[in-house]
Amino acid sequence: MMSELEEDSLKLPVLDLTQPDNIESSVLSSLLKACQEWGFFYVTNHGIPINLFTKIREFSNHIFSLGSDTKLKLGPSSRLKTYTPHFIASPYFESLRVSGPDFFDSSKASIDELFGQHKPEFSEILQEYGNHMMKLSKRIIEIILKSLGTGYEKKFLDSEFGNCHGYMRIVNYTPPSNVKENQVEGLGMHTDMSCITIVFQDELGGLQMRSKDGKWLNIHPCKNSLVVNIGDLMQAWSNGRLRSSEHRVVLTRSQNRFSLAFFWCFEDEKEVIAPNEILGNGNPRIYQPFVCLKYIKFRESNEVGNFEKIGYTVKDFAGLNV
Ligand SMILES: O=C(O)CCC(=O)C(=O)O
Ligand SMILES: [Fe+2]
Repeated sequence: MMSELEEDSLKLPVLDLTQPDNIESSVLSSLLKACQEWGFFYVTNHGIPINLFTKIREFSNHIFSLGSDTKLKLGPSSRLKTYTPHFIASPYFESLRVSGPDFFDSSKASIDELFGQHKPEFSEILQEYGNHMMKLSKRIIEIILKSLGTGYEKKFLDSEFGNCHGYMRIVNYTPPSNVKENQVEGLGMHTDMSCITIVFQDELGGLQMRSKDGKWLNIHPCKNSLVVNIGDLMQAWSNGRLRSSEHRVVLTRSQNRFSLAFFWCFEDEKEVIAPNEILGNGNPRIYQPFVCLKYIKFRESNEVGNFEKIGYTVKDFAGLNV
């Protein structure tokens, strides 16, 4: 079953995972269309317990309300480097990164450093969320592969995506108090370095994607649904058939905004190259094959490219002029 949410000209499909093994072909084709045109869609009945979001949000309030000296123990010049302070991505953005596959250990290291003591209840929640996200990412990629061609999920899911890993970013946006008169960017325009990204945004909304003709369109919060977007790695792997869209976050109210983004990525050493079947007969390659880590380094080597003004995407890195 697939419904569509309409907004100006933006019609994003909602992928219902009630029966993930039995997806109708009309659903696959509207999903594929959305991935080609917008690079965004929603997923619902994804099986993630709602109370996990609530608990992670509590955790987020807890850590981000700590003093900045404490948070900077995890900052860019610390050993762990899991905290991104204000003024890197934007003046209103700060985040904490938790990496898989051992989300428990990764979060424990940060929490121990912040609080000087164990808080296993938080690490357990983050581990549970990470496990859910790893499974969900794989299911979604399986369905996207199916939409690209009959049997492609059998052919490519394990062989190409079998070693994917994931990490999450817990984000706290704190807009200035005059935001109402003057809408501000909480996170500037960028594309994601992932295969796919799965985002929970709170009820305030503010996520926007850029259409092919350059218009900013709202990705509304949609109850019980998560937002999925195609990242640069998938755009390159599909030879541009799937779109990694530019997006950003705008803050329109003087309220904190919470989001939780999960990035599912190829392993560092993977060579990203579109298989011949994906390329299709007679189509030129529009990306040079590249090693995943080299692209990540390219983005990270540039403070701006990391959070990414446009001009620092996979097109600039590996695009071929054809
Ligand atoms: O905060 C959001 O809603 C999206 C964040 C995002 O695009 C990102 O972290 O890459
Ligand atoms: Fe993003």
